[in-house]
Amino acid sequence: MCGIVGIVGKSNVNQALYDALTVLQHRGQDAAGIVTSDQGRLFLRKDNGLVRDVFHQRHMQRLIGQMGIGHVRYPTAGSSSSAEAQPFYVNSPYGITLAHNGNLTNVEQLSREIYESDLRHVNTTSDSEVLLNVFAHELAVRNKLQPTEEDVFAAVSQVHKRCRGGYAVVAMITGYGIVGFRDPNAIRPIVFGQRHTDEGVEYMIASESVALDVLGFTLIRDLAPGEAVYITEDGRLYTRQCAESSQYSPCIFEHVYLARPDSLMDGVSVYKARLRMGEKLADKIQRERPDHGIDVVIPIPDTSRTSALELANQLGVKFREGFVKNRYIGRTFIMPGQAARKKSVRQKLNAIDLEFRGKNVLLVDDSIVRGTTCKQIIQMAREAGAKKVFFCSAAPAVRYPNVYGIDMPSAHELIAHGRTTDEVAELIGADWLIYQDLDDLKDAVGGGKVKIEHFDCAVFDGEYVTGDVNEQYLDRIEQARNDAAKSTGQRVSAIIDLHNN
Ligand SMILES: O=P(O)(O)OC[C@H]1O[C@H](OP(=O)(O)OP(=O)(O)O)[C@H](O)[C@@H]1O
Ligand SMILES: NC(=O)CC[C@H](N)C(=O)O
Ligand SMILES: [Mg+2]
Repeated sequence: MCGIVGIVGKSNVNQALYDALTVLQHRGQDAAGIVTSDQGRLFLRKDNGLVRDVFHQRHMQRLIGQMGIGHVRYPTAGSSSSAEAQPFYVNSPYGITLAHNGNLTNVEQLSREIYESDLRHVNTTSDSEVLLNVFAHELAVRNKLQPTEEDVFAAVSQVHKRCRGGYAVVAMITGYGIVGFRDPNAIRPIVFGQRHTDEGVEYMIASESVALDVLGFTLIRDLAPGEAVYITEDGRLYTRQCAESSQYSPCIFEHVYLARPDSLMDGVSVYKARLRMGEKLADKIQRERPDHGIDVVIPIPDTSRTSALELANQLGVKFREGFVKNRYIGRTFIMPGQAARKKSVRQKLNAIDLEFRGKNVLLVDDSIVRGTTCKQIIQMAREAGAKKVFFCSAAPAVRYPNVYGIDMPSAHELIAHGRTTDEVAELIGADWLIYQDLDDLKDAVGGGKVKIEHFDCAVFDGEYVTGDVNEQYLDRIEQARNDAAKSTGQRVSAIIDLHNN
């Protein structure tokens, strides 16, 4: 779940891209990049680090041009080398740069095809560079000196035929325009919007609507599954359905954890979806533990706040902020490596003893994945003097790996994999534990004003919407990407790219 953005503006877009990336920072903390285009030339800056660390004044001054794209990265394929920061670049045809959120599931086959049939070289282990080369090849075979929207859409259609997995993409064709497209299952999110200026209309494509809001753009809509939007450098906008068949199956985990609550995703307010998660969870507590004896409901900041608040309201129990979050520590779940994640929980959260002393507390989190957070938090609650510590998760048990752009490649690293709820409760040290039911989660997200029938819920039910993920594939990515493999096997890929200092 990286963050992507593309802007076709009427004046330099560097600052707007930077600002949009800071708003999307919660989607990726490992690397950031921006590329702009001015009179047929490209200007790039990308590196490992947070947005504020990657771009200094000298970089910003060099990023000139009225259109550009940007990326914040949370690696889910390849390595975390700075060579795999995005956007990626190929010089032919036209000079194309691309930023990708998601993960391809047939990258090995594509890599072979790219070299053996398309005669293209890929220099990193990133699936996004492969995706860029597929798109570039399909545009090149149109053999046009000046590509039209028809050529761009035809190339996207071919990408849909060749690529499997989850992908929301922005790509810039130097001198021509920016295209955004979404995989035929709409697994990863992407929206577009516009802003009126004295010089004319400007367009933005972004992972989440919150980036549009903050920069004064109004949301036009989400891209449909398989759809593409193409905005020419001079500001003409075209959209086209590029997939032969498509099914709306957005990733439900976006609503649980990944997205910001102030985003509208596929027409659904993430905030409202989280409130409904809290409501449903309260109903389940009342059903299963009618004599719960809870004195106080305490959220684990940040993401669970919204659902915990509504849960407390619905239960009629006091809601208290028992943990204070250090605002200078980022999200722990998306940090690379278990050691960093574990250390950060303690640095990030501290208990206010008086909210715990002598009380039966219900701790609420949005999800339990590896169990890193809840284990430590429960211990902190006990050290602060809690009588009993109950635990609730606004999402069901995470039991299966994610292969579409969330870095959960290894089932064995998931605390609930192969365990019952009671076993997990014991392992994390809770007096009891309640998980949300999957049907309730689906209803919380897809049962509001805007109805969504189908979701990618693979991490909860093991059903992979692209239909190409089997045991063998899961075994392979587990071997390649478990925490131990990542810490020993980092291949350093050299950067062959645009000037980047
Ligand atoms: O079981 P785990 O493997 O610990 O993962 C789940 C936890 O990680 C996330 O928090 P994170 O600190 O990333 O971000 P937040 O501040 O947005 O809640 C999530 O909100 C849970 O608290
Ligand atoms: N989280 C993502 O969307 C990652 C994009 C891409 N697969 C990468 O690893 O860079
Ligand atoms: Mg959290």
